[in-house]
Amino acid sequence: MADKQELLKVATDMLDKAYTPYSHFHVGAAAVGASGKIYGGCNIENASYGATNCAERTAIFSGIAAGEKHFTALLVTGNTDGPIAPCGICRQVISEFFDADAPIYLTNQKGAFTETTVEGILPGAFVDLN
Ligand SMILES: O=c1ccn([C@H]2C[C@H](O)[C@@H](CO)O2)c(=O)[nH]1
Ligand SMILES: [Zn+2]
Repeated sequence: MADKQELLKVATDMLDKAYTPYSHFHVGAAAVGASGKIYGGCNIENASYGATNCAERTAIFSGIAAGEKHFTALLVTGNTDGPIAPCGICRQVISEFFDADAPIYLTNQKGAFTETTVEGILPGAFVDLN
């Protein structure tokens, strides 16, 4: 299992890669695949704002594209006052690929470091019934 400080470093390094000409708000994420590999992600904005991809989804989708089917931990960071709060779309995507009790670390660049779970960030998440 990847060490939390290593996840924070991967996510923090992603802050420089964020493409944010509209919000200028950089976000970084690190997702640990079932293989143990760590996937970094940054937010990628678009002139059509709704097409923006958040850092969390970039990390998760990079892992899926690399062959992961599942993830065991996620860390998110940004230049927020308190721990960063993932958006609703990301909470739903996270619930698709992590177990309900998987650790989700919400951090910032000033030392805030909170640990929650998928169930904590999206209680009663919708799951496909098929
Ligand atoms: O947890 C979050 C919150 C926001 N953003 C991005 C989306 C957009 O690019 C910018 C402002 O919302 O921050 C993320 O990537 N992750
Ligand atoms: Zn999001």
